[in-house]
Amino acid sequence: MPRDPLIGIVGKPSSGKSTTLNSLTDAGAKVGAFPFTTIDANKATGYLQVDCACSRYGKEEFCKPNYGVCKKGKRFIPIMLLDVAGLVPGAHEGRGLGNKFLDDLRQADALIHVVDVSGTTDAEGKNTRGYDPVNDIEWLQDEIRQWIEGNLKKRWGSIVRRHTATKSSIVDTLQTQFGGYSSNANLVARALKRISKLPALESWDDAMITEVVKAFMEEKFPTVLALNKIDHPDADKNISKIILRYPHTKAVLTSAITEVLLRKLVKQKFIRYEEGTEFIDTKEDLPADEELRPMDERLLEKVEKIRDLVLYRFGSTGVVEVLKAAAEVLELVPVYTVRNIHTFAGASGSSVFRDCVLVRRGRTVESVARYIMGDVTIAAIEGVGGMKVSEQDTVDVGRNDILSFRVAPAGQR
Ligand SMILES: Nc1nc2c(ncn2[C@@H]2O[C@H](COP(=O)(O)OP(=O)(O)OP(=O)(O)O)[C@@H](O)[C@H]2O)c(=O)[nH]1
Repeated sequence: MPRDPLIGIVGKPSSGKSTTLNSLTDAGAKVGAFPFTTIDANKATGYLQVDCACSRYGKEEFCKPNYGVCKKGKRFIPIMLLDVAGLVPGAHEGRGLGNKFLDDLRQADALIHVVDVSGTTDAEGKNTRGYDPVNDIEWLQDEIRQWIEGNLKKRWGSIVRRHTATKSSIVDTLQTQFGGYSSNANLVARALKRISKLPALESWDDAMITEVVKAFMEEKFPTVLALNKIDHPDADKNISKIILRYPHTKAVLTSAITEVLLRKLVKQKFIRYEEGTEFIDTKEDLPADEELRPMDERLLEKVEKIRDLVLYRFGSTGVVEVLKAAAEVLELVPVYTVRNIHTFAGASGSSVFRDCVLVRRGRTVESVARYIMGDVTIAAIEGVGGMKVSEQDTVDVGRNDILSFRVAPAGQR
């Protein structure tokens, strides 16, 4: 059964993790109850922005999610975020919060690596000038790799003996070792497929183990780079450098501090701002708006600067995009479950598309049902138009993403 996806926010001290997390989890701007059963101190709820199914059917005004919100067809779906603080070079040997950080990381399904592209903080987060942030991408990946590799090598002798004695497959043997990172046999198999001509496990040398661990990391911790502090004058050259160096890694340009400031100004009623866009309106832009308050000269100047330095140059603060990018690397698809497949209403009332879950593209409809309802027997599944959907059909955006399940009465299970 799939579990709730979890996105870890990692990065060196002072790269802007907390600021990014604050801007993603700003519950003040969102309403709606809390969907997750347990939440630890280091977890927070972020909101993933998607085009809601209600906008496909012109039902925006009736859309009332049970969790999160929907504003004019833009839905904010709750998603769990994990704050992974305390990572410094040498963490795998116990430096900083070291192993605590790495243990937290086990549960994450994808990572957002917040990189300070202003070059004003060194590897440990101390103030400096001209630091090359490419280093941060390298050492962070290296720390994770050495941690996993260290755990594996400690037991390598007995792993090989057991593998030979039990005549296990490589996938089974590795899954036994990687189970602690909340992986599964499919994930391990996908990782091993990345390696051409995989030799028998008994003959793996150190270099081969490193290659396997790297392949495992690509599957287990797909990573999005949040190139943060783009508002800083030194950011441009570092951004180009990173993008040239890592052309295949998803990178999003962010100014987390700008997003936090904009949301504060919204709360104080100084501006109207549509999250994820370049648009802000002030009292000067909308004189007829009675709720908006006028700003003094200093604040107006600040808003102008934000427009010029961030919004007009980059199109947005990037914060909404970074979460979308993380959901994309995980191939998450919003699936809506409704009671009435013709009106899309729930059990009571006229509101539509009340329930929505995020699941990986390509999952079967049956596994989605189990994820939502647990171990029940399903009598029938309907898709849009009342079409019968098979349990083995898979979900994707626009395909089997609106479903109605009929559960068999207890006596028929
Ligand atoms: N210029 C600029 N500064 C930023 C931005 N985001 C964060 N900062 C500043 O960077 C400093 C560190 O930000 P934090 O969010 O506390 O960084 P952190 O990674 O959580 O740091 P630790 O708690 O030490 O791990 C603070 O002074 C922030 O105001 C940004 O987008 N632009």
